Amino acid sequence: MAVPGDVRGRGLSGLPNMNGEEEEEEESHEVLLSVFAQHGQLGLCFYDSRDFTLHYMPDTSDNHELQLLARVVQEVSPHVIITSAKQERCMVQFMQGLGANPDYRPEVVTYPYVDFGLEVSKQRLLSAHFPFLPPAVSERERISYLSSCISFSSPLMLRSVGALLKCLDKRRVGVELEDSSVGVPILQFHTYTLKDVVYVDQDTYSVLQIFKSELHPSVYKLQSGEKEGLSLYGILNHCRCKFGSKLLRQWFLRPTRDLAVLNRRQEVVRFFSCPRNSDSLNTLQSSLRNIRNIPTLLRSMSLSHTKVSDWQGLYKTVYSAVCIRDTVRSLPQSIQLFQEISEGFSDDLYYIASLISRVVDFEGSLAENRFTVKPNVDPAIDEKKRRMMGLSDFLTDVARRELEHLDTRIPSCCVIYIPLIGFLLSVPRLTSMVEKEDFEIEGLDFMFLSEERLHYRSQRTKELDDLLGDLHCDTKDMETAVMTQLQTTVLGRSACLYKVLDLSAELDCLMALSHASQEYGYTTPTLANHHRITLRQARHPLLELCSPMFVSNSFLSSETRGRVKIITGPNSSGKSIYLKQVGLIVFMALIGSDVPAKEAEIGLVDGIFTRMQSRESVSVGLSTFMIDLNQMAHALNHSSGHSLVLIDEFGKGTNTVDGLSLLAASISHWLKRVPAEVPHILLATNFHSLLQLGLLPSSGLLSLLTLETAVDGDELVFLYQLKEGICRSSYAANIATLAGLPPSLVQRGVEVSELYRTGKTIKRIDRPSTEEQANKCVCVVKKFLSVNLEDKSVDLQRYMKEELLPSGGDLL
Ligand SMILES: Nc1ncnc2c1ncn2[C@@H]1O[C@H](COP(=O)(O)OP(=O)(O)OP(=O)(O)O)[C@@H](O)[C@H]1O
Repeated sequence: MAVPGDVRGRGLSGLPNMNGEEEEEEESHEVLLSVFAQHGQLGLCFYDSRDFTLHYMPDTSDNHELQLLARVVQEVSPHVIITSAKQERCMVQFMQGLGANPDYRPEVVTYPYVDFGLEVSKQRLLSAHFPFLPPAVSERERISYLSSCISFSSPLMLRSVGALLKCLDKRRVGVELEDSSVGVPILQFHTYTLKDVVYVDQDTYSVLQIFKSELHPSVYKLQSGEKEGLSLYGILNHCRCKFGSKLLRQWFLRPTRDLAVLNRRQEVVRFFSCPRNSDSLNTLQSSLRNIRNIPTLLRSMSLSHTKVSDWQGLYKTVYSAVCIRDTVRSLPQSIQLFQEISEGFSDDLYYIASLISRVVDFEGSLAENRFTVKPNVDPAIDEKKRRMMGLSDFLTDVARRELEHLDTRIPSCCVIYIPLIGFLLSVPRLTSMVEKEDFEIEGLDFMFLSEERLHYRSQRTKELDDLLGDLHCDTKDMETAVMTQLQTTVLGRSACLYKVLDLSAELDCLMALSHASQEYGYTTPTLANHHRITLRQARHPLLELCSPMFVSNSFLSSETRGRVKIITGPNSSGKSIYLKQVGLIVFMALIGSDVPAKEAEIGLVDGIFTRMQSRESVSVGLSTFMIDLNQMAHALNHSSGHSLVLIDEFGKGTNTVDGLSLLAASISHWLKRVPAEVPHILLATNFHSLLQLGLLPSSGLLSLLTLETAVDGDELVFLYQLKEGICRSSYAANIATLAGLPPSLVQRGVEVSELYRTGKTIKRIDRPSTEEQANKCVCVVKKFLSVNLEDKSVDLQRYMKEELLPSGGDLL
């Protein structure tokens, strides 16, 4: 087995460096990045030979320019980038763009698509060289172990891992001089998040209902698939244009702890949430509606596929962008985004708008379903069009003169123009003209018969062809040339259009957040880089919309107010809702949104870890409890003093004692850390013995909370009010009655529970007690002994059947 120390000692350069050992080590390490993009999603991982670590990023969405990937490449600076030979256009362009940079040229390796296959990749991962695993472990144990190290629910990332492992094996990275039986070691796995991006995994998105997709109920929309159900994204997304919604989704997928970014967003949200600015908000929102998908428009232009509707779309877009700029210029320029729009929406937009309105004849274009040019753009086109317009009078005149030379039996004729064929003389078919030979007329060349009219070319029509040429086609060609020129001009100024796209998407998102803030009565949180979270009168953003009376609660987490909160309370008392509301509020603050609370001060967190929902996993075949453990392991291993950890009912998936012990051990593990390293932890549990048996170490960081309830007669009333303390009873019987269980059943449950608690024997009620059975036996024996067997009149058969046996009941 390769010992990491051995491998590390062998540098690639071989010769000692003047700057010492460390420099040489620094130089010799390699970072290999593998990336796979599909349908707007990106999966990637990289291997760092310096510490033999495989870093992976769970699948996440990226835009058409792969900006996220660009940031990863910038941060990681890989020496090698591995991609699939079959890949999307955006990736090809991205790789070409990398080649154009003279300062950074990584080696790009392409592998066949099959090397990125999901099953192939899983197999490669399972058979990779993990020195920390004993060689004898079974495949099943390997799967269980690896599933706690790397997320099996990110298929694109797993596919990229497959290709990365192939590359590592082929190049024998770090083990070049080892025996060929020694595999490239992987010593640890790390989740990779971009600097300042807050870690939030799929389970958290799902349990907090940040996104919730549902199949569209309408049969007509089955094709288009899903719609957003009741979710945080759903209630905050008041965007007016599609790319605004898209950007908002990206913000949701990449919550940030970059204060500069958050402050920039907050100042715009604060401005538009103010009722006195609602006029500007409405004006801007109606202009935003007209902004079209600029990349698609520009793509059609670059391929010269521009349709009339594209020109209309572009004109509306540019015109609306100019309106947005004018409105924004009247707003305070101290707000960074406003200033950027005022400057970034340059005069190029005005130029493009006026050029389109001067050149494109929208009415004519729609009528002819092609690009037509307005008058006074090109004198040559105007001249040709004039001649086309006067053509009909002129042709009538020619036809009259042609008729004078024709057979007198022909009553009428006309001269017509057919594009590409030219001018033709058209005469009605006479009854005498039956066979093809009958169509011949002296001095005319017969061309064709159509709709009972015969068409000929005459000397005169030939002269017309020479004189007027192919007027129609010429005009069309000239107009197409004008369109090409216009396209080139627009494409030459496309930089300002991309700016419009980016800045108006941001404006759209922020106005959507302001709209939500006003509508739902949110507050702007104070954000800072400290370790405290203070929420006063906080609400759950989704439940408060569905519940007629929502009870707000506060959350104070700091070294002095306790960072580990243990919440006990009867079922349905509101524990999970409280946990989720804290998670959601912190999340909302990290995307720049206002939050549902009276007052909020939030120290930026680096990750939100949850162990709340037991998801089934078919992809790796792990048990539900194993998945719960993985989630807990992830929180324990990766949370820092800046993280938020939400745990609900951990340990209930196994035997009570074992579950309770695991829970107590996990909390103790956290509490053993130095205070600054203890995350903000909120833990809800129904294991009251956790506190009653004193299983936790005493710590100033621990605070015990419960949710208030009141008993009114037999009825349990939930007050949903948080208070300090421990819940003494689960009130399970009251809740069971509330839930509609039969009273006799509940009564029996209470009895058994009481006997168990007081250590008394629990008597069965489904069969008679031993005492009753003994009495019955005595009774049978007595009855039997009382029979006089000598007495001939006794019918023994009848006596046994009718008296003795029934008295024994089910005993005999
Ligand atoms: N603050 C609140 N204000 C109003 N209603 C609330 C509040 N909190 C919870 N509820 C109501 O109580 C219901 C149950 O809450 P929740 O699921 O949080 O209970 P729980 O204590 O976690 O229960 P269990 O232990 O069984 O999981 C919610 O669906 C909601 O309707």
